[in-house]
Amino acid sequence: MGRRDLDESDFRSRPSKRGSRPRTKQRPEHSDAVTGLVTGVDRGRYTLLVGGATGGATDGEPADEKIVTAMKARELTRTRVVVGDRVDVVGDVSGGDGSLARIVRIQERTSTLRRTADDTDPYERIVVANADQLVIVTALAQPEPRTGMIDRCVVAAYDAGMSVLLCLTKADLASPDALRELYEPLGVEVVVTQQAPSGGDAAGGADGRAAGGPVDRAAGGLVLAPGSVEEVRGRLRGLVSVLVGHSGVGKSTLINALVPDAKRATGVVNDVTGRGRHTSTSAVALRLPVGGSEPDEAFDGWVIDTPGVRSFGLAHVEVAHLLHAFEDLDEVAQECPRGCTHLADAPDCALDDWIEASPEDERPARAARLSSFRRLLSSRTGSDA
Ligand SMILES: Nc1nc2c(ncn2[C@@H]2O[C@H](COP(=O)(O)OP(=O)(O)OP(=O)(O)O)[C@@H](O)[C@H]2O)c(=O)[nH]1
Ligand SMILES: [Zn+2]
Repeated sequence: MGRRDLDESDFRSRPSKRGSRPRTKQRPEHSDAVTGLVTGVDRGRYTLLVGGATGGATDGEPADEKIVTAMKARELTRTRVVVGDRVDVVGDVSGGDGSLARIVRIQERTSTLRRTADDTDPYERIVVANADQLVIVTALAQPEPRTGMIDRCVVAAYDAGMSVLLCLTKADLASPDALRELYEPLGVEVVVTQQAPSGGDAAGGADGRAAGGPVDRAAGGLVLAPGSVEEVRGRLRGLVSVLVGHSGVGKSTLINALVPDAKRATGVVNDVTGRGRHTSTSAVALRLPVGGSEPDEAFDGWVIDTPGVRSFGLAHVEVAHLLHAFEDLDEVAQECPRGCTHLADAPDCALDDWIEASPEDERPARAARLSSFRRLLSSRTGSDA
């Protein structure tokens, strides 16, 4: 599994903001194939959206779109198909009761988010395909934030050519300032969410609903401040975003606020066939409704939840490749001795000279960036615990 499934070159480039639609290389024998987007995977059954512009569109649900259940064709037995993949399907693509289509080909991927084998999973895996952005959901308290975990997520995202949004939750309990200082120097965007000021009361109140807005009640009954949810929605607009986070950080609360009607918006659960129901461990793609509108009216992006992903094994990440995500550092590091680790104890690392040579007013920013970068580098080999 893993790397040999695809061309190494195809995840090196940073995808465009809107994501380019890959060309389909159809086999002649499957000239009748249609394109589907994988939104869910469950024990060998794949939930696809087929028809309309599902090949890549993020704006609006086409009228002729269907939810199709499919399995892999025999020639793909050893190939991993993941959420976010665009696939060619043949056979019964009616989406009707009991229908089952066949995936005959995976289209070229614009990005592949991977994890190396670790304690919780013995295989290197592609987690999600074709995503633009990794959203790391971290609570500011309860549970305490763990920078090691965040660092590893950042490395995995940059290695995949994805951008990073750090979503700091529970800002009603603690300040986000310290974490901002650690991650903004890395080019990580930071967004903060919190419980609505009257949240505690609303949850226990007579009807407990967020008044009138698109912000629905979360599973746990907690209402997030609508402004903070809309800020997150703004950062997800037009993009395919993967959300990761440890248990208890408020990821479900956030997703429920962003996608109040997840089932209807995505058809992840096919009520007719009962197929495609996602387990608690596999990723699932949810369409992001445009804020302030009815869920059915318009969509603007995808939110991919990854309930099973609690950590990223990073043994597959190469330093040289990770450096590409930091253009300025990458350029400086060209001057390093051969085999330089670029870590703080590396002899003659050019990155140290870069700090020494910096103008006085730029020095603190450079130093912050370098020390954050070195922290990322060490997280590659460090343990997640
Ligand atoms: N104070 C506060 N509590 C929050 C906030 N967001 C979520 N919570 C609470 O944190 C707890 C965990 O939230 P969940 O949304 O279930 O967390 P999760 O990350 O989905 O965790 P799992 O369901 O275990 O994967 C719940 O009791 C929420 O009510 C917040 O902004 N502020
Ligand atoms: Zn170096």
